[in-house]
This record gives sequence, C-alpha cells and structure tokens, in this order.
Amino acid sequence: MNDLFITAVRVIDLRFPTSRENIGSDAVNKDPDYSAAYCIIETNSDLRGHGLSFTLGRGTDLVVQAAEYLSRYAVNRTLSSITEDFRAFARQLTDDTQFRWLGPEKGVIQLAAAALINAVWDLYARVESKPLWQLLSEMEPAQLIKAIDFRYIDDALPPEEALDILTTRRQGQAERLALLRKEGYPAYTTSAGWFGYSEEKIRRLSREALADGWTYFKLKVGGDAADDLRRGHIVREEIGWVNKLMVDANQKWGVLEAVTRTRQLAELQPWWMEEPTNPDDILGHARIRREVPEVRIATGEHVHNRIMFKQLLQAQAIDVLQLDSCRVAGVNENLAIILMAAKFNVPVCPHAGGVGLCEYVQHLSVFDFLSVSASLENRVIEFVDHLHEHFVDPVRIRNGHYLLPEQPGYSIEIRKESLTRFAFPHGAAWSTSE
Ligand SMILES: C[C@H](O)[C@@H](O)CC(=O)C(=O)O
Ligand SMILES: [Mg+2]
Repeated sequence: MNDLFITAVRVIDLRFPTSRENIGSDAVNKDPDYSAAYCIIETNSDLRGHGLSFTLGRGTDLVVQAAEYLSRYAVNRTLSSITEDFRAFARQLTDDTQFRWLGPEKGVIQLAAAALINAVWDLYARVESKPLWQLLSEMEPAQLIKAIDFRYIDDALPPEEALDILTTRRQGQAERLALLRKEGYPAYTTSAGWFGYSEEKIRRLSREALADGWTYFKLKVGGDAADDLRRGHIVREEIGWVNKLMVDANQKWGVLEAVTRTRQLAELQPWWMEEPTNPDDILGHARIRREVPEVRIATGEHVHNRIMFKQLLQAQAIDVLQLDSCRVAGVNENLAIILMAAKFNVPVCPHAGGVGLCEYVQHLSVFDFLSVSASLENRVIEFVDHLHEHFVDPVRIRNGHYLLPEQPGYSIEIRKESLTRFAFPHGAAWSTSE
C-alpha cells in the first residue's frame, strides 16, 4: 500500500457511568466512571487509527486537551515518517521542551502520549493488515529495538542485550503460536470482587465465574480488616483452595500497615498481593516483599514509566509486573518494560481493569509470549467483564482464556453509536436521565 498521510487527529471525551453500579470500585477509587481520552487519526485514505487512554471520569478533559496539543507531532506527516523512526516520534511526544515540565513522562501528558502513540500503532497494523501482536512478533528484532527509547534504562538493559533476547527467543515461536491458537492465553477475572459489591453479590458472581471456567479470581481489599477476610473467605468457599485468589488494595496503606495487612491476608493464601502501598514507593514495596515472603507482591497499574519499573526490578521489589498499556507512553514504552521484565525474570501480568485495557493488553501479552519471555509460567492476563459491547473487535474469552485477536489493528476501535452516546457532557447517556 502507498504511504498514508495523516490529515487530522480528533480527540473525544468519552465516559461510561459505571459508578452507578459500583463497577470498577476499589478501596481508593470508590466511584469510577470508566472513561477515555479517545483519539482518531484521520488519513488521506479510508483507514483510520484509533487509540485511547483510560481515565476514571473527572479529569478526562485534561487528557483530551493534552492529546490535542500533542497531535501536532502527528498531523501533516506520512505514516512511514513516524514508523521508520518510531523512537524519535515517541520522544517528540514525551519530551516537548516546554510541555515536558508537566511530567516528565508521567501523569496527564504521559496518558495523552499513550493514546496517540497507540493510535499510530493501530493504524500501522491496519495498513499491514495484521493484528498488532502479529505485526510486533513478525517485526525484525532490530526494527523493534529502533522503536524503544533506552534513555534512562540502558544501565539495566543495554540495547544489545534487548536485541539478543529478541533474537534468541525467535526459536520456538511457531510452536508457541500453535499453542495459543489452540488454547488461548490464560486469564483471570476481577469482575466478581469489586469493592462496592455486597457479600451476596461477590458470592453469586464467584460461583458464576467458576461455572464459566475461571480458575483465577481477584478480590478488592483495603477495607476494614475483618471485612476483607470475611469477603475473602466467601470467595474461597465458592472457588475452593486449588483455584487461585489474588487480592488488590489499590495503594490503600502505608508501608507498615501494608506489612501487617498482607500478613493477615496470608490466611487466604493469595496468589499475589497487589498495590499494597503507594506505587512511587519502590523501596517500600521491597520492604513489604522482604517482610512478608509468603505472599508475592504485584504492582504496575500506576507506574508511570520504564524508569520506575527499572527500579522496582533492580530493588527486587516485585514478583509480578503489571504493566498498563496506556499509563506508560504506549506500545513503544511497553516493549521496553516487557524486555526489562524478561531480563530480570519477573512475569508480566498486565493490568486491564478499565475500558479498553483488555482489548489492548491481549496483544502485548501474546507478543511477550511469542517473542520475549517464551513462557506462560505464572502469567495471566486480567479480564473485567464490562463495556466490551462498545468495541468493534472485542476480546473473546473461552474457558478462562483470551482467544487470539484476528482482525487487523490494536482492537481498540469503539463503535460510532457508542462514541456519540457516551461523549461527555453532551451524549445522550449524560444529557438525559436514561
Ligand atoms: C479503578 C479501577 O477499576 C481499578 O480498581 C482497577 C484495578 O485495580 C485492577 O484492575 O487491578
Ligand atoms: Mg489493581
């Protein structure tokens, strides 16, 4: 296909009123309206690129504004001028000499950069007529390396080592792909255990999820200690002790309280304890992990960039790395993080509790398995059973596994009617009391 020319970027403030049913609630984020700054890249052809960054409602307008500002680096360019030097494009977005003061590489501008960068990858994959995982896993290792910004991480992962991982892991790729085609990628469900759900609802949803074939379950904790344990035992009564249960505190505690509470929760035999404390507290995570060795420690959904992940790995602070497809600066930065995790031998289990995150991360995990880690051991992708009906190419789950996405792109395109109805504040979902 001839090179595409990017003519415009539209950014939409999209919000779903999930808080009305406590969907997505946790001990800290008690009333999330799953939302997104949603980017559409227009071109001189019928092809468009779609990308979003996940938000919780209020503040989405700030990410929209930031993405509108950053879109100047994509408009009036050919697609190939970006993809041939993808690292430079990502750097333009994350390193604008004035805008970067608002970060750098964190918060609103990082989310905005992610939405745009992911939209470019979506467009690129559509042009190549491949799902993103396939585009990535068929790219030459050297080409992938060219997309990664090694600044600030080459002390832990030099580009030559990353290249070596990608080159050696090509071996066996066909067999691994055959396995995924047959069985899918293992997953876990969070949808039974939201913080705002009653005990009856948690029991019923755990039972239903078990009947649907789920074997890994996650429960929100961080409330009253006795309540957390009681709710945990309800889930255990339903799923038994062979199936896996993870607990997620969403940053609720200081380090000392996290140590105490994680020890108490150990009686539930959690497969991991997630976000026990503030995500910026790398040494705090290391201490919790050291002082409660019987429980594995997971974090990542609020880790802003590859530099923080580098330190979590160097400090031996985590057992499970939960990258987020649009908290860091899109696919490019996630490639860096996946490669670092492989170097440190820490499994990646991506965060997907939000809108569009399941659609995104399935591609990253499949790529990880095919081209980087070459392992499924201790690896599961999160699944939440909400809002998939709004996607043109939604995730497909069978028996607790993600099936391989087949359509070209990054699976993130939202249906036109949904874009209209849930646009904030004038879409029908918000302007009328439906
Ligand atoms: C606010 C989100 O729903 C958050 O609770 C998701 C999360 O922590 C997870 O999926 O893990
Ligand atoms: Mg979480």
